Amino acid sequence: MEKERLFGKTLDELKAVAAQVGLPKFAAKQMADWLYKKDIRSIDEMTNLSVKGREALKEYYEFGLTEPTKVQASIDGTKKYLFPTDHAKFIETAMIPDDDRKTVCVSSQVGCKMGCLFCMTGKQGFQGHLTAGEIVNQIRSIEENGEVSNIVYMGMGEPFDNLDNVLKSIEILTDDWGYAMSPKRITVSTIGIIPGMKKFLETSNAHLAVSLHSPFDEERKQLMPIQTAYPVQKVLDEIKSWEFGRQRRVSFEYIMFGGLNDTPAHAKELARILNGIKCRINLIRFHPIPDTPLKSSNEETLQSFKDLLNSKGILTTIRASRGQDIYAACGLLSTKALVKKEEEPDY
Ligand SMILES: C[S@@+](CC[C@H](N)C(=O)[O-])C[C@H]1O[C@@H](n2cnc3c(N)ncnc32)[C@H](O)[C@@H]1O
Ligand code: SF4
Repeated sequence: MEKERLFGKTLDELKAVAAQVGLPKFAAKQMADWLYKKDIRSIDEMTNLSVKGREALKEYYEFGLTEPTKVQASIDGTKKYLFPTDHAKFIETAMIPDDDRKTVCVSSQVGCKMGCLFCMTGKQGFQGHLTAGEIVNQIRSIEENGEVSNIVYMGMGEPFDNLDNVLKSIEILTDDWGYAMSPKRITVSTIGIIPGMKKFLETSNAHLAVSLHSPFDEERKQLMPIQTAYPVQKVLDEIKSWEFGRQRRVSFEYIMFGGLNDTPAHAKELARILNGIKCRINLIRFHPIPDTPLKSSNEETLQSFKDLLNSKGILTTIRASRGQDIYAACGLLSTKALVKKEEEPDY
């Protein structure tokens, strides 16, 4: 019988585990401490549980951590970790050091079904959701565990297409019984799946980032098929009904495609549709992927686009491209080659 993993369970779920194996109720909190606050990797090391209790636990459960099988390092210090997931699939995680910060960019799915034209993960197609444990393991099982200052859900996958597991992972990272991290150190990036975004805003205090890429309906539709189901205007209407500011931030990601979405008219329309939202815009250089006519804007255009938005009162920055030499930069994570051929979907 395949054993279930304890790592990735919430306190409530651990209470049910304790009841199932005949451990006292308070053992749930003890298990949470061992899982999320201490540096052990086996049930045998949970020494404040009775020996009998540990044996009962081991009948059905394993601790549940997964080691990375490959680590690559970029010349700029960024690292990329490869983790196996269930059913012979793989995900990638990036760790980006910056002065005194260490930001981990976690994946939420194996591949992605959203089909954005410019994204390597999108090209891979969808192979599966990650569990909460598999998401948190990307922080716990890297060499920098314990030194991570920020977490961004900007790796493989669309977080709000795997909402329950993503929310559960945030609960484990932020609750007192878990990692007890401030939600201000966590940012979730979405293409704007409105129902998921709404639930996220209701249940967590982590920051929100929305991938915008064009203020014009038809153009955005060409780049991001999701625009048909959830037009950006509706996404913004929802965002306007929430309070953002210092406590909780909303930012918009905007990839600059040369000769496509980088004109002054785009900047002016962006400023118009974002009017009234306390936000920041992050301009991203396009990281080229195979077989695409898309190209990145030149540095001059990036600067003038940024200046125009700033002059219109929208705080705009240009995101540094990190880890490009090891394909760890935004949108380049993909494990297509590692997924068994027969499991690949048609696309
Ligand atoms: C890979 S996505 C994951 C999170 C979520 N699915 C989203 O799209 O916001 C993270 C960010 O990378 C951006 N991205 C995707 N492909 C890119 C590429 N080739 N170059 C630069 N950024 C890219 C996305 O637009 C998004 O802002
Ligand atoms: S940009 Fe985000 S939503 Fe679009 S395909 Fe890539 S991972 Fe999926």
